[in-house]
Amino acid sequence: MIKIENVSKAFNGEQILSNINITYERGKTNLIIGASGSGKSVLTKCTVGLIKPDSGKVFFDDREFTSLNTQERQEVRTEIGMLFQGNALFDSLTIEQNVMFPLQMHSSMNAEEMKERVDFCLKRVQLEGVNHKYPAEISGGMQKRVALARAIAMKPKYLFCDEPNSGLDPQTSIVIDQLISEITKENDMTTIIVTHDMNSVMEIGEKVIFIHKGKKWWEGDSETILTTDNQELSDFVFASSVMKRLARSSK
Ligand SMILES: Nc1ncnc2c1ncn2[C@@H]1O[C@H](COP(=O)(O)OP(=O)(O)OP(=O)(O)O)[C@@H](O)[C@H]1O
Repeated sequence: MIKIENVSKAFNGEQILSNINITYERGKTNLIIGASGSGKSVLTKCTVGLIKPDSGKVFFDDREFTSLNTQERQEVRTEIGMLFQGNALFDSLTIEQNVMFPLQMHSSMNAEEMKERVDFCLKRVQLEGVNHKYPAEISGGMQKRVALARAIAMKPKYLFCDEPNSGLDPQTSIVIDQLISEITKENDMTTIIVTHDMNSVMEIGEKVIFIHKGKKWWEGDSETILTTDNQELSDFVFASSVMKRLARSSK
């Protein structure tokens, strides 16, 4: 569980986040949605400690991040897996070396244990036989799966995913969403996904947080979002005609 309590942040006198309170639940896919510039990235960076909020607290289970010493913070960081929007794979390393990278940096595993963990993670994301290829030699969807395998290599308690479906076709997006959702449940992780993808909201939106003008504007799930009477959320969600039709059929 990650709890955000009264977090606020301003840049150059402009209020970007105002008094945000959110509980991201363990074993669930928690989705953050909102228009461009609404403050989703700043909120995520405040959560993982990349930006210091002006006020408020962030708890990783019972640990309040800002009250921890350097070593304790480092420990929390090793419990966080990150899936970046552009995958952030190292082009000059093979798939196997990419997934092994966090283990080499942060674990005390020996070579054999690392190899075993890498093979397990690649198998879990349904990628086998690509260990010795380079990122440029596999498709975008496969690269995303490699990035997911790397994100879970250290058995994180918390998984942050930034736009996991950007640049992927709808079918591949569903595969990625389902993998993230299954892995979240299997490992009882607290997973946070920043997304613009309404398909993801409908597929895996167990908890959905709508950020608008730097505030938590609405909270619910994929069911309640379709019948919302919140005007701003409605304008955001039903900007696409497919979503409008889906809403009409669910009323
Ligand atoms: N380091 C910074 N210094 C000054 N302003 C910033 C900084 N980081 C973000 N902002 C501003 O904060 C606001 C919210 O930005 P943020 O990146 O959180 O939006 P977002 O909801 O993630 O948008 P997108 O969906 O396009 O990624 C924007 O107006 C942005 O210019």
